[in-house]
Amino acid sequence: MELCIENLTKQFKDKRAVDHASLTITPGVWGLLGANGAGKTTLMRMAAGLMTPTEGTVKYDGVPIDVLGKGYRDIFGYLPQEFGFYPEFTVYDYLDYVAALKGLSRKDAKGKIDRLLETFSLADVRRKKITKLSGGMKRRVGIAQALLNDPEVLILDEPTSGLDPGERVRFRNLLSEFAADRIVLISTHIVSDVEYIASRNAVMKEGRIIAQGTTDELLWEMEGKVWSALIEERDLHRYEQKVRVVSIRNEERGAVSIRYLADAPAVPDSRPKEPRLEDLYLWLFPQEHTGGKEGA
Ligand SMILES: Nc1ncnc2c1ncn2[C@@H]1O[C@H](COP(=O)(O)OP(=O)(O)OP(=O)(O)O)[C@@H](O)[C@H]1O
Repeated sequence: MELCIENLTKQFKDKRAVDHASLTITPGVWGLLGANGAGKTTLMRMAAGLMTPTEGTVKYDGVPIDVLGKGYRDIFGYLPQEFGFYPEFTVYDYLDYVAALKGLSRKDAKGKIDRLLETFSLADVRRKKITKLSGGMKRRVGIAQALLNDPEVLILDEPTSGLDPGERVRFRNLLSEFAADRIVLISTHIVSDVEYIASRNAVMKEGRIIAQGTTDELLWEMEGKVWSALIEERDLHRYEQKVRVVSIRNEERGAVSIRYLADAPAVPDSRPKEPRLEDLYLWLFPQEHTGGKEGA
């Protein structure tokens, strides 16, 4: 089982959203990381067969997906980033409708919907109109509809946005189980989600895949670049000009402990830290860097 993205390019008038991207996606969860506008959604839409590439092909087990046609649609599930619901549908009716579109028999649909409602803690709201649900619940309905046909290839664009921490953990566990013998590609801005779920990752920047590998392989690149140090709060601004501070924690007596990224220690008494995927992300996408007040 293999989804092969070969030299994929999408040109929108004067904007090249995806630029000769190649990636071979094998069973397991793959995280697709990248800043806003990196081209993730465009790549995913082409991989889902919903957008025609300007150049390049997507092949499933060696066969181009446009040749597979309906055969491909039958084995994939897709959760778009902007998920449009039919406002008048209840949760159950909506899932029933999608099941019919996906060609499930009524009997199979009922069993499957009941199981998914349980899995995503939606059983209590099955008769509620989707418009009346919270953002996190809507997201869960979106994920449930993508799973209705038990897809071999599951493509999820920002599935965890709007989920609370408990939902996020349940979702991760479910996905890890589900992905044992399937292909799952997820894009997310929540780097820690990818770190926990994904067995492999691909990083996109300006339409290109600039790195790929297991989390450990990617983190190799950050070895020797992540440091922590204790500084006086009044020196913080000065250091922020010098190094990329990724988190700050207030300590006692006007001291702050900082975690920062640099090729070599740049603050006295710095200690090396174990790199995390978020460090790599902030290294590759410095414009995303917030210097958030979290554990240093
Ligand atoms: N239909 C379109 N017409 C013109 N430009 C587009 C179109 N769709 C996307 N783009 C541009 O292509 C680039 C990549 O967009 P895309 O939505 O794929 O990025 P993304 O990585 O998914 O970003 P985000 O995380 O913000 O969703 C952006 O600069 C976007 O403005």
